[in-house]
Amino acid sequence: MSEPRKPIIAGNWKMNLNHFEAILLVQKLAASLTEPQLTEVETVVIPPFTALRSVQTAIEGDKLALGLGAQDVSKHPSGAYTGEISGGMLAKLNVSYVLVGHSERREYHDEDDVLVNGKVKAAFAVGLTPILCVGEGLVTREEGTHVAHCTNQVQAGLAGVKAEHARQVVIAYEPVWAIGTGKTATPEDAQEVCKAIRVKLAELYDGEVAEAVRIQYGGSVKAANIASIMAQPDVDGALVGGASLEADEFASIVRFREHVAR
Ligand SMILES: O=C(CO)COP(=O)(O)O
Repeated sequence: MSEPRKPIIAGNWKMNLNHFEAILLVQKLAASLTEPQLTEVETVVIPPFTALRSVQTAIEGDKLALGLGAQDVSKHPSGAYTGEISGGMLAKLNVSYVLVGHSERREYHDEDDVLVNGKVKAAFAVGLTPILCVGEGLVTREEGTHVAHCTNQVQAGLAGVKAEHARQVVIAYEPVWAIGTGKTATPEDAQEVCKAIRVKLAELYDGEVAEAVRIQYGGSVKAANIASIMAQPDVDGALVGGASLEADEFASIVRFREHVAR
């Protein structure tokens, strides 16, 4: 029997909060959650680069059971790449996770599957865990090709990644039409794609890798809908945008086990 997958709830703060505001949010969040709540469900905050150092200091200073993630990583290890941030720099800040291929980077920064794959490899090369983001736009959803679209993105993102690394990856399924729109995919929609991703992982690697990988849902997650999303067998967590900027709301999402699924 494989180990049960530990739920992982991550707050992607996107381009919000300066480093002072970031510390305040982390302190409020820590005050709203007990240590067992924070460890039972792996809880990760993903601030902008400029707040990483302050948030890391707050987490370590107060010994908070919070994980730290970054929103992007360069595919290059170091050198003359103005504006880029390397995986090594992030690892030195005790960052554990890095978002790769978020739909906002694919859409507004022209990131394609080849670049996303380079970033996944750059993350693993320095011991960071990539959160590989996949998801379809509205047109693809309406055409009914969303499952193949997402599983193809997973395959491309993991091209050339060995099983020992692939089993550690976190995959975030975020339908683009549900991000920041208030439109959440139904729990069944989330399950359909998350399950197909697991089947694809079994094809690409094996059943053991497929069972180990944690798959998150993202897109207008809030306290009111988290329980029914987490009740799906192939959904192991959530990647939360807007609602992660409010300490009480995000804390309530982390405490999803106390909610009744609707
Ligand atoms: O993109 C997201 C998280 O990465 C989802 O954002 P919202 O929760 O604001 O819809």
